[in-house]
Amino acid sequence: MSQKIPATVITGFLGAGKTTMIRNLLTNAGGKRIALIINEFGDLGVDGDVLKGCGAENCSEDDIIELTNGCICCTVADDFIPTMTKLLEREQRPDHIVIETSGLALPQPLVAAFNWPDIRTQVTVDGVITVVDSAAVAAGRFADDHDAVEAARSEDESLDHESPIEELFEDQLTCADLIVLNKTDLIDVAGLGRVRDEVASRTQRKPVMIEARNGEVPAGILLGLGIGTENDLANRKSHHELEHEDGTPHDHDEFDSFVVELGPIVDVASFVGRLKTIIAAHDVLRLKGFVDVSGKPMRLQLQAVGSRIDHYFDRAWATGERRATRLVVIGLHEMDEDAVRSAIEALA
Ligand SMILES: Nc1nc2c(ncn2[C@@H]2O[C@H](COP(=O)(O)OP(=O)(O)OP(=O)(O)O)[C@@H](O)[C@H]2O)c(=O)[nH]1
Repeated sequence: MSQKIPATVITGFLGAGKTTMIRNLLTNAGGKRIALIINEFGDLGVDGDVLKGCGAENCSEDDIIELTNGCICCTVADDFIPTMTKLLEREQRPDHIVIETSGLALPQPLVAAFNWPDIRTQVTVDGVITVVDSAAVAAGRFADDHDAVEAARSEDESLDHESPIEELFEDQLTCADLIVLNKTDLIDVAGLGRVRDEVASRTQRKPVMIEARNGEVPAGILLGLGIGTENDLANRKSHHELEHEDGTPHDHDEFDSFVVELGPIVDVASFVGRLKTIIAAHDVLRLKGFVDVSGKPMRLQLQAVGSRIDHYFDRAWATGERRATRLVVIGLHEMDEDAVRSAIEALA
């Protein structure tokens, strides 16, 4: 058997900049032939669309595989393993495999899948890279609901959880071989120092931390870590694994997502402004998708992380393509879906 193919797992909370970093990686990976497995929370396939659109020669559309049946950590046996097996049966095998997890995925069960007999002999985890939204950390987004959690706990003593966001953030850090503190353009040097300290305090392990803006990290740093992470899972247990040593499966019941479809938008600035208000009023964690702007031949891509919204025309609507405004909304389970849906629908 030839050498094992290295696989890099890229994880990080919703909107941290995983897709942006991978897009950048594909354009500077030299001659390496990369296969990409991407998984996102929500039914719109935005990440796949963005990455397929980047036209990198070393990663054709065929090399980009989307896993859409839920978070990759929950569908390992039914989805991930068969996908890997098929990929490894290809005549032209990739030099490197990159896996983007959904922003809500636990990396641990995914890494454990690399110990499955059929996979273990052929692939090894080169490293787990966790992307962090430094601005979100600085704003306290991973630590801000202590009071609410304590209140819930005092009402129900059986609650053994920290806030689900905080717990997931820590699980993703604890599994990391390399942490990328991204979005450094949005905070100052002192703020970045505090973010480093906060991130370091969230894991017992001491992974290397580097800084980045727009996910711009040389491929030589991201690929070739050579860790073999699947052999070191005992040191990276998630909160769930520590609390349920009996193997009770985890779930993502704390989070919900839905797609809203609406008609064409006439005034983008006003649309974005009102969307910001809705996001803030309902604590929407992530919103992304495409907008049909009246009279424009181009499609508008819209990306909201908390109430920060980026938007730009990414490509022309194709001939025969149905023009529509479609947005995926992700929030905590208690988010009022009907209220958010009708508020957004009223914007068209
Ligand atoms: N200002 C700033 N924005 C960034 C940076 N990196 C990414 N973004 C923006 O953040 C938004 C989310 O980036 P993505 O790359 O889609 O994040 P993601 O982690 O793939 O998101 P999910 O797959 O939904 O979890 C986009 O609007 C990006 O343009 C950065 O370094 N600085």
